[in-house]
Amino acid sequence: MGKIKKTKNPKTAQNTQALPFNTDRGQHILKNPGVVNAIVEKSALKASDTVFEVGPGTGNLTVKMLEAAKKVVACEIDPRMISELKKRVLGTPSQNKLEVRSGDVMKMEWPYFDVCVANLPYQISSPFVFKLLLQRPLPRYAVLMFQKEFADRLIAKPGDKDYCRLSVNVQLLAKVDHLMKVKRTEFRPPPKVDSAVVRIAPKNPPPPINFQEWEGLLRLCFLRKNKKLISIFKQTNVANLIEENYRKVCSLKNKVIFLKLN
Ligand SMILES: C[S@@+](CC[C@H](N)C(=O)[O-])C[C@H]1O[C@@H](n2cnc3c(N)ncnc32)[C@H](O)[C@@H]1O
Repeated sequence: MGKIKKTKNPKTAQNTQALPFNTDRGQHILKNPGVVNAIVEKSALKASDTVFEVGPGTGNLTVKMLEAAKKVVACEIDPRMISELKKRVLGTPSQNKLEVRSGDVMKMEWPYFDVCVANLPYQISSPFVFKLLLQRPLPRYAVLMFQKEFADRLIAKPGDKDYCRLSVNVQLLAKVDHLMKVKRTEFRPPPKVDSAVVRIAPKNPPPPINFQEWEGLLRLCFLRKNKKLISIFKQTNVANLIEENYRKVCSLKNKVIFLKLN
């Protein structure tokens, strides 16, 4: 884990003073420029990259990414934040590299992008990750800040206490790596929990499965804890479905047969 530098003169925190934040919209703004810099550094952006940022807020991450990338498309739900962000880049060399989209990221059509970087509003974490992984064309990767507990579930391995359907599904479609922890005190206002930054790199090409069918099978598998797959299938009444799904499991045996159900 990289060490986060603390700065006495938190320039990127300036814009966090003025606005009353709406925590129902997950408005917890990063106030430590050391954390902002570490996230941008770990995003390893190329000068040719188009970055999709969700929830730029007052633009703490945005202005740094604009220095590193070809373009940032920033999607923000709160018009007050959009106006702060626009003010912040107005007249700077980055102004023409920023495109702002106003609205709910879960309801809009996404732009083309190479990399997604976001300090996400935590309430959309799970649907956002699946929308990202089912997006075409696939991005190279995403660097995302989540509530720490959610990040723990994303990276959990079989046998870990946090291993769950989310871990299996996301790791089926992507390689997931933990990048850094971020304490709640690094935000204004501080959330109730700590956070973690995770890198999600979609497998490209994606595994050749129908994701909805797969998800149905997985629900079945996680119905009963600490049971072997075969005993779960035997105990279930939908024999035909199970037989069919069991064949699918066998065909994906390296991915699923060693699942520890917990
Ligand atoms: C955790 S703050 C991150 C702010 C800034 N990027 C930072 O790191 O300091 C989340 C931001 O997402 C915005 N937001 C919340 N829900 C959203 C949604 N559904 N679509 C787009 N933006 C959203 C909030 O208004 C807020 O600006």
